[in-house]
Parts: sequence; C-alpha cells; structure tokens
Amino acid sequence: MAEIKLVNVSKTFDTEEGPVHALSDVNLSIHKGDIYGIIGMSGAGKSTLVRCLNFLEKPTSGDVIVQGVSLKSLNEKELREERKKISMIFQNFNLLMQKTVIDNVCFPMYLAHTPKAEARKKAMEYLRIVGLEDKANTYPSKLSGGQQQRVAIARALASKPEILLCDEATSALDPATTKQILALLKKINNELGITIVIITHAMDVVEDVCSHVAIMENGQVQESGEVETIFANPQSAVGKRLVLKDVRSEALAELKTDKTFRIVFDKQSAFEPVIANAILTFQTPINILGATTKNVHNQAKGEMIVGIPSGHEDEFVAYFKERGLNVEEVDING
Ligand SMILES: Nc1ncnc2c1ncn2[C@@H]1O[C@H](COP(=O)(O)OP(=O)(O)OP(=O)(O)O)[C@@H](O)[C@H]1O
Repeated sequence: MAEIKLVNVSKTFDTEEGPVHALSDVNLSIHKGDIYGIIGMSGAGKSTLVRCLNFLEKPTSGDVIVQGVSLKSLNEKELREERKKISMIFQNFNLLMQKTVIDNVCFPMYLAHTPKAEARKKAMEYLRIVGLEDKANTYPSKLSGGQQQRVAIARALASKPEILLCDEATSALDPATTKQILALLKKINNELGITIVIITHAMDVVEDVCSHVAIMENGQVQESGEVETIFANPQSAVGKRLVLKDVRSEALAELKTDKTFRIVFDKQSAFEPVIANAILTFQTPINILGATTKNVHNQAKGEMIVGIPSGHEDEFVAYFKERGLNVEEVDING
C-alpha cells in the first residue's frame, strides 16, 4: 500500500483573468521510506501539489489517500487528526522569533497538551538529532539559516510525523549548508523511517538525496520514477532539460561543432578506456565538451557530453552502447 497516493488530482483557480489550471490529473504513489522529490520550474504547480497533499488546499477533483485513508471522505475534525501524521518545513523556516529554540520545538507538543517537563525532555532529544542541543536557550535570530532550518526540522519531528513535507526547504541556503540539511533529512529518513517529500526546483537536490522523483510542468507530472533511472535516461523534454542543466552553458555552446551526446557511466574508471579505445578504433577524435561526477542517490555516476564528428555518430554510439554505457543525443542549446 502506498503511503501517499494522489488519484487524478486537479486544481483550478478561478481568477479575474479566467481559470488557472494549476494541477491537471496528477497521479502519484509515494511509498513508505521513500525520499520523493517533486521538481519543476517556477509555476509548474509544485506548491499547489504540496498543499493538496495534506488537503490544506482542496483539489477541485480527485483524491489523496494517506495510509489508506481517503482525505476527501473526512470532515474537518477528522482531517485535522489525519494531518498530524504530516509535518512540514518551509524555505523561510517559519520559526517563532520571540521564543527560544527549545520553546519553538516544544510548541507543537504544548498544543498537544504534553506536560511541560516531558515536552522539554523530548525537545532536547530532537535538538540532539539535529545537532543543536547547545542552542536550546538561544533565540532564532542569533542562528544561521542552516541552524534555523535545523530548529524547524526538530520542531517538525516533535509532532512525531510519519511523513515530512519539505517545501523548497534548502532554497534559501548556500550549497554547503544545503548539503548538510539534505544529509540530516537522509538521516531522519534512515533512522526514524519517516517518508520525506521534497519540493524543489534544483536537480542537484534530487540527485543528492531523493530515491524517487516526479518531474512537473504545466501542472502535470511529465515523468516519474527512480532517480537513478531518470538521471540516466530522462524521457520527457523537461526531464532532459533539468538533467542537462548543469552542463549547458554558453561556453559549451560555442564549442559545439558536431552532434552532441550525453554518456552516463557508473564509475570514472569504467569510462576512460572506453572513450580512448573508441577513438583508436575509429581513428577519429571526439570532442569532450563537459564532464562531471555526481552522487546520485549515494552512487557515483559520471556523465560526459561529447561532440562526435558528423558521419561517425552511429559507430561511436553503437560502440558505447555495446559496452553498457547509456548514450543519448542531446541539444546543449535546448
Ligand atoms: N491561489 C491562487 N490563485 C490563482 N492562481 C494560483 C494560486 N496559486 C497558484 N496559482 C497559479 O497556479 C500555477 C501553479 O503555481 P504554483 O505556486 O503551484 O507553482 P510552483 O511550481 O510552486 O511555482 P514556484 O516554484 O514559483 O513556487 C501558477 O500559474 C500560479 O500562478
């Protein structure tokens, strides 16, 4: 049984300019223990989707099933109860600035009428999980962005959620801090078994931490599946654009003289003899336009963009494919 299942979810906003179809017929199954990325450009419908996930926004049609419970079938009281399974963290942390760190973390427990001493004891445990036990009596304004997000995560954990929704939770953070927060989310997923949904516009975030991804455009899921599969071989136009974004640049475009191909391989070492041998075999040099190694869901993945002189594409592509490399033609200007 899926932990969260979106069934034909559509959301239309009526505006003065006419209806805006923010979500159109979205189907998605998120399973227990997944770290599920939802990625798309601005306006793709990600925020609407995340609000529909816990019925903060009611879909115009369709349903969301959380652990077998149809949210559509619930009244407001039952819905509030069901929502307790789901915590959220946001881009701007949403901390109570007049309260200390520990009081922020205690807040949901006080709302649930947990006795003060017990709440404070538990809050210290959550602060230990996020590595901030020494900041319990500090005010949020004295903390860095990454530390504030850690407090928000500790507060989210205090509701004992089974699902954690992260809405652009690292968008306001620098790359190093982003990595630390993503590592913390991975730890929480691993150690506490919490299913995590990450809304982001950054493919790096998905590649770093997510097990699965849904790629959205124009309110629709264009493709979804395991991150590794989609990284290796994106099918949709938007998927190709997002995966290729890192290597596309004007500098690369200037270098472009031939048809360009993207080659994905598991280890750097596996690739180098193949490309050298291919050049020797066909006595034709090929142009390496860019190469990176990434950590895709904990596995080292290399990718290389090469220009192959016209007339030689088929032989090179067949040669690479025979050796188990994933090859596809790409438009680096795209
Ligand atoms: N309350 C609303 N009223 C009218 N239109 C809305 C409303 N909320 C969202 N929309 C529209 O729905 C579409 C999807 O918006 P949404 O905020 O879900 O996208 P997004 O992918 O989260 O974008 P961003 O990354 O910029 O936040 C957009 O065209 C947006 O203008």
